Amino acid sequence: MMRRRRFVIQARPHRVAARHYRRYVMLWLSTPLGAAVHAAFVPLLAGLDLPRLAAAHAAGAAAWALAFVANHRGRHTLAAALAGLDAAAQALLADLWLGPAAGFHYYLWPVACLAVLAPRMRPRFSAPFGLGLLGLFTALELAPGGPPSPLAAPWPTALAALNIGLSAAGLVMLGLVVRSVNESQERNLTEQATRDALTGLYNRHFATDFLRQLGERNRRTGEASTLALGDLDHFKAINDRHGHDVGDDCLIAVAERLQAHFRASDCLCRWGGEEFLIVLPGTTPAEARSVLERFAAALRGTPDVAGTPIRLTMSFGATLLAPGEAVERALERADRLLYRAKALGRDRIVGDDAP
Ligand SMILES: Nc1nc2c(ncn2[C@@H]2O[C@H](COP(=O)(O)OP(=O)(O)OP(=O)(O)O)[C@@H](O)[C@H]2O)c(=O)[nH]1
Repeated sequence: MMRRRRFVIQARPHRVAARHYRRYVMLWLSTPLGAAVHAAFVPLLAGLDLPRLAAAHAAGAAAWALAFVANHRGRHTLAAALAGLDAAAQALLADLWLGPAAGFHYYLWPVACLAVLAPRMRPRFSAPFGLGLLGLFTALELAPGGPPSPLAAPWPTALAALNIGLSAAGLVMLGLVVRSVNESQERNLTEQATRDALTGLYNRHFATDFLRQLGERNRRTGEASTLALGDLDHFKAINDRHGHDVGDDCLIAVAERLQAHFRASDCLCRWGGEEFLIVLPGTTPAEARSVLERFAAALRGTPDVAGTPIRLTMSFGATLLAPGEAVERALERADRLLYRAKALGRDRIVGDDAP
């Protein structure tokens, strides 16, 4: 099966706290863009014989480049302040020197949004700040007259089109980044709530929910499924001999092998401690047994765990979850069968057909 690659915006550097990730990503994307836009304006404005404005944009490119570095070093507030102040100052300077007809004040829109979304400011400060910038925009937009433009037609209109287009693109980009970061944070939270932190397998909470839904589906479709409860053999002795960290490596190794042997549609769960629950929907115990045997043989044949020579074996109790049967009853039966597998000498699979 082809796995769809997920676009990762930007990995979080170690200096950036997890709770500042959204702020970091927004600045990581917007600061180089801002620097590039400023840099592109320098030759354009110089060519239009506007050396003061060209110099202001060169300084602006440097300010946004500095903001990029500050952001990367975890100084998000400084980065946002540098970028925001520069954009507001440039908009005012350009409007002052070229008149509002050139549309530089449109950059106040993305800056206002960045101020509301990104900086560490509390909403009670950032909201009036953002609204203030938009008030400034409105004043510049509606101001009668303004200084006469030194540019001949059609340059003011062409510049206004460029500035409005770039400001709109900035707004859309901000929206997309916020949405994408929110979705990725939501995914992470869901993963954390459903996965076991050590092994990455599903946790008991998720498996219980999965079983409840499977039980309801089986009742409707008449389909049978198999539950297998597995337990590492003599795990206490492994912990005692090699230490708890090696014990943890063993649990991770079991999880990796489980994931390699079972289908993506099977539910692989760390049920607790060194106990694992495998749920195989639409699979009979006979079919499940052959996969479990292949898995158990692979585990038994592994000579070492993370470089420590350890032979791992597991005992299993495997039972049918019949259509309409209460999941709790099937779980109790799997537990009894597992107990029997341990009593019979471990490293084996005991199913419903056991004498
Ligand atoms: N390293 C590590 N050990 C754990 C973890 N959870 C449970 N254990 C250990 O697993 C061991 C389980 O011991 P027992 O229940 O006696 O089982 P066992 O030694 O595997 O014996 P049998 O199941 O009868 O073969 C205990 O020593 C627990 O401390 C964990 O997350 N990491």
